[in-house]
Amino acid sequence: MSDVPTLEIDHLDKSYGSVRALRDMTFDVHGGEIFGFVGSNGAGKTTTMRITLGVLAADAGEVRWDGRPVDLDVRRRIGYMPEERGLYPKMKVGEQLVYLARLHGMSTSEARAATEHWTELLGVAARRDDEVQKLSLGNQQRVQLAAALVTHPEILVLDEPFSGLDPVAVDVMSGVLRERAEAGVPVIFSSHQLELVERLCDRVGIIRDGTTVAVGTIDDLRTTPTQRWLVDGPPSGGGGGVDEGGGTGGADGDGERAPGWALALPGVTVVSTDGPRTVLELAPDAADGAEQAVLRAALDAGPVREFTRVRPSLVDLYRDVVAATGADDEPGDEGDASDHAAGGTGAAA
Ligand SMILES: Nc1ncnc2c1ncn2[C@@H]1O[C@H](COP(=O)(O)OP(=O)(O)OP(=O)(O)O)[C@@H](O)[C@H]1O
Repeated sequence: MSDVPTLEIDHLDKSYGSVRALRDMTFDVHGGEIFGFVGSNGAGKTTTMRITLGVLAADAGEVRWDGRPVDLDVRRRIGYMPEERGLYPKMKVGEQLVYLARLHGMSTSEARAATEHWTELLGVAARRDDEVQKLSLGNQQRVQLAAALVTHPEILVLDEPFSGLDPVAVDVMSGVLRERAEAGVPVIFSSHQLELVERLCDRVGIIRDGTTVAVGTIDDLRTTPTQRWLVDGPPSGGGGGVDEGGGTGGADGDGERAPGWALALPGVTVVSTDGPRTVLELAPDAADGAEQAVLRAALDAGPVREFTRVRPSLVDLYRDVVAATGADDEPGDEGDASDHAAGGTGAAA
């Protein structure tokens, strides 16, 4: 990636009075990739983005684009969607976008063409003559994204662009971000919608207490010495169930009985049991093919409908990373984190 222009966030520190908002915040985003920035409320996402934009100064550290410190000229080439939004409510959508583009030095005809292009792509062309305040919040957000794009930015920095959007708007916005990334633009956005981040992003940065605690592709972050397997097969009744705590492998916290066929397997731990669905973890030093013994044991006890490697979702990874570092809260809007709560088993790949 060395020949690809890169936005480097390099060892940023920032305090607001006695509040240490950023400490050694470091990561980079390459041209052409979508980078998801996730972390608890107050973790420092907005502060990092504001410093990148130059609307806030860091106490220490530097932001570079293509190897050089970000100066006013580069900042003008960043498309920014601030968390607090920032459109003029009484101004008409089209006039506002043309005005913003003109402020960036575009000619009137260029500004109009860009306004038409982005309002059409974002599905708000029919609202160009309406005041911003008359639009629904989701449509205002589409206009806000159009405002970030109308100047043909080389870098996109978007603070929670998806919050509050309906699924169709999420798809529209995702498509636009993907298209911009494919055109070579680095796209960085913050979100608490972890499923969306997992689906859309090439790489993810998980931050906590003002610092990055994990950065990489979802697959990089999934690197773990243990393997988990889901068996949809004989339940506890079918294979001689054992009460929680009564066998070698344990069971989930709901007190469901783990199937006996699983508990009898050496080097295998029962992670969770949900009726006929059992998730097992192989010991880190399990031999190649150890999962075949699991499958055989299950088949000996009864029919198996599904046998799948379980790969942790971003929600699971987030929980592991943030819990391991002792966070006391986690992203909570849209109910996405709780969707995965059962057993902490993650999504089957
Ligand atoms: N203007 C400010 N004055 C004082 N403290 C601030 C200010 N802005 C942010 N902070 C504090 O800095 C820390 C980081 O806040 P920041 O807004 O960057 O977090 P965030 O990750 O964007 O959070 P959220 O997900 O809730 O938007 C928090 O402790 C916050 O209370």
